[in-house]
Amino acid sequence: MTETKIPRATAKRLPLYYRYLNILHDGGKTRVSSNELADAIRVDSATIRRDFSYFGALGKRGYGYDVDNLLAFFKDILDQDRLTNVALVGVGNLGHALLNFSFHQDSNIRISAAFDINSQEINTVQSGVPIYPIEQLVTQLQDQQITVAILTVPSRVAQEVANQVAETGVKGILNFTSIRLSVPDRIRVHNVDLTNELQTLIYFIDHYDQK
Ligand SMILES: NC(=O)c1ccc[n+]([C@@H]2O[C@H](COP(=O)([O-])OP(=O)(O)OC[C@H]3O[C@@H](n4cnc5c(N)ncnc54)[C@H](O)[C@@H]3O)[C@@H](O)[C@H]2O)c1
Repeated sequence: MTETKIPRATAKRLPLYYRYLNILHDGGKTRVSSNELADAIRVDSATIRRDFSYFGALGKRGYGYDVDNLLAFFKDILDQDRLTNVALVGVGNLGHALLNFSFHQDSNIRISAAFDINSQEINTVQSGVPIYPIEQLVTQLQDQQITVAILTVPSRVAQEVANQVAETGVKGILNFTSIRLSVPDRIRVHNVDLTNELQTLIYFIDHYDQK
C-alpha cells in the first residue's frame, strides 16, 4: 500500500477516477488526457493534474496518461483487491435503502452483516444480508473481521451502539445519525448529513452559479 499523505479532497476524488478509468479500460482505451478526464468526471483538469501529481503519476505532454498504469495504480491505492466487509446497524428506512443498494461492482465493498433490535427484522436475510440481533454485534464483527460499520440507528441510541462497535476491531464508522460520536482515536468517523449537503449545494447555486 502506498503511504502518500494526500489532502482529503483528493482522497474523495480517487474512487471517481478509479470508476471512470475502469470504464475507459473496458472500452479498450489505452490513454487519456487530463482534459478528457475533466470533461467526463466534471473536475477541472488542473485539479486532476495536481491530484495525480501527489502520487507521482505524471502524464506526458501530448500523450496524456496510460490508462492501464493509472488503473493499476489506483487499484493499489484504493486496495481494491481486498474485499471490505461492512456492517450495517439499524435496519429501518435508511438501513433498508442501503441494504438494497448494490455498491458499484468495481468497489469491492459489501454489507456482510446487519443488526437491529426489531423482532420483525432479526434472523431474516434481506438482499442477501443476514440481520442479527444487536446482542450479537460484538461477536459477529469480530468473527467476520469487519472493519467498517454504518450507523443508521435512531440518534438517541447512537452513542451506545458506537460504544459496542468500539469493542471490536472496527476502524471506521460511517455515521448517518445527528450525534457527534465520541470514539477511541483509532476509529475514524465520517458523518453523512444530507441536509448539510443540500444546503451547501443551494449555497453554491445561489452565490457562484449566477451566470
Ligand atoms: N444523515 C442523513 O442525511 C440522514 C437522513 C435520514 C435519516 N438519518 C438518520 O439515520 C437514522 C435512521 O433513520 P431511519 O429513518 O432509517 O430511522 P428508522 O427509525 O426507520 O430506523 C432505525 C432502525 O434502528 C433500529 N434500532 C433502534 N435501536 C437500536 C439499537 N439499539 N441497536 C440496533 N438497532 C436499533 C430500529 O429498530 C430501526 O429498525 C436516524 O438517526 C436518522 O436521524 C440521517
